Amino acid sequence: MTFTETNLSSNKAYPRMLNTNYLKAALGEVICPPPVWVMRQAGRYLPEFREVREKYDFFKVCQTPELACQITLQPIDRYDGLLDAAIIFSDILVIPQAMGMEVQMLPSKGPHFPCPLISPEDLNKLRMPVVKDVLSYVFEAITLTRHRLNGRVPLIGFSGAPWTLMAYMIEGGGSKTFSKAKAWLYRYPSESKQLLAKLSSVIADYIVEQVLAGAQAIQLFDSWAGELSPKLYKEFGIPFLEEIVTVFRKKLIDAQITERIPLTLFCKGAHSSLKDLSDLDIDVLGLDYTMEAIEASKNITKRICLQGNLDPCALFAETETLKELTNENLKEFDSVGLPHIVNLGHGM
Ligand SMILES: Cc1c2[nH]c(c1CCC(=O)O)Cc1[nH]c(c(CCC(=O)O)c1C)Cc1[nH]c(c(CCC(=O)O)c1C)Cc1[nH]c(c(CCC(=O)O)c1C)C2
Repeated sequence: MTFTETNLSSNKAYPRMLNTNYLKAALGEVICPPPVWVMRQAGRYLPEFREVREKYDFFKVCQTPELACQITLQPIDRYDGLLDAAIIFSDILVIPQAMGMEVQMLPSKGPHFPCPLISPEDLNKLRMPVVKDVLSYVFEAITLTRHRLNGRVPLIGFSGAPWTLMAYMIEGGGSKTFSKAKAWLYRYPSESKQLLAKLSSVIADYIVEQVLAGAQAIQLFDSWAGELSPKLYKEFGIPFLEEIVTVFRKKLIDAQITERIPLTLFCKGAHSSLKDLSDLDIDVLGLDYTMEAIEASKNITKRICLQGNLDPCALFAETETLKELTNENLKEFDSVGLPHIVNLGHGM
């Protein structure tokens, strides 16, 4: 389905969209200059973010719609007119929390699960939440933010992908090797699939509810895709992404959402899987900073939008160098001829 102004503004309850460049590119139009947003654009590099975080715990912010909305708007206000999309402030780890796991955000250490999953018996402790109720704070934050954006830019919702969430739930936090989570895939393949299937079902409901709450696009983050061999990712990554995408599309139709909601997959390090990922019913493929647009375009099987992929560490370069690197990046994507959304190749 082609994108028109009318189908986006058909929901009379929300302000009229003033900038639809992100949505147009995501749905297949080459936009010149291409739209821009930045993964982790609301985060610690912003003094106004750190000010809020001094007063409140990380998950308290996620759980308070007024604060989550305020932080989502910070980069949009600061870089007025320069960003073409907002992403709702939250975290991928709200899903393990919703399934009953405790998650803390430790200062300068990152996420920590006091009781990670150790053996398959621990799966019995996980609950299948009524997503609409348990994660209602996210949906409220989305609706509030959609109104407060006042049509300036579209609002992106997001979720972690099943493998990446499974990795955190077993490792108990960040990891260099992911050896505990990968050990599950080799030792307990069928229980691993049970866990991945449970996660997929919760994630599908979660992203549908985000759209019903006002999110205009969705991105799935599979940040640790590249930790798996291509064979493991084919078995434990892609089928669950496929399941999520299929259920997402079906549930939106059932909910009478007739406009195409752009879906982005950002599967960091999944070089060998770009073909399989592009086969899914998605609109945008996020490229990380180790991928090349030209190479990626040779692998994909249909015309989709590419997003990315400047190295976040390039931001440490002198301004002139950064300008050159950005121009090179734009030229490379331009030469491919596919729609492009400018972004970093991982979070800021
Ligand atoms: C700003 C922030 C977030 N999460 C964390 C922080 C820093 C925490 C702080 O203030 O102390 C902790 C926070 N949460 C997580 C981490 C990574 C931990 C690790 O090293 O494994 C940290 C430091 C887990 C997480 N969380 C997220 C991912 C996927 C993207 C990626 O790969 O970077 C991952 C892996 C997604 C995420 N996380 C966040 C967003 C919000 C919006 C935006 O992008 O502006 C998003 C989309 C917000």
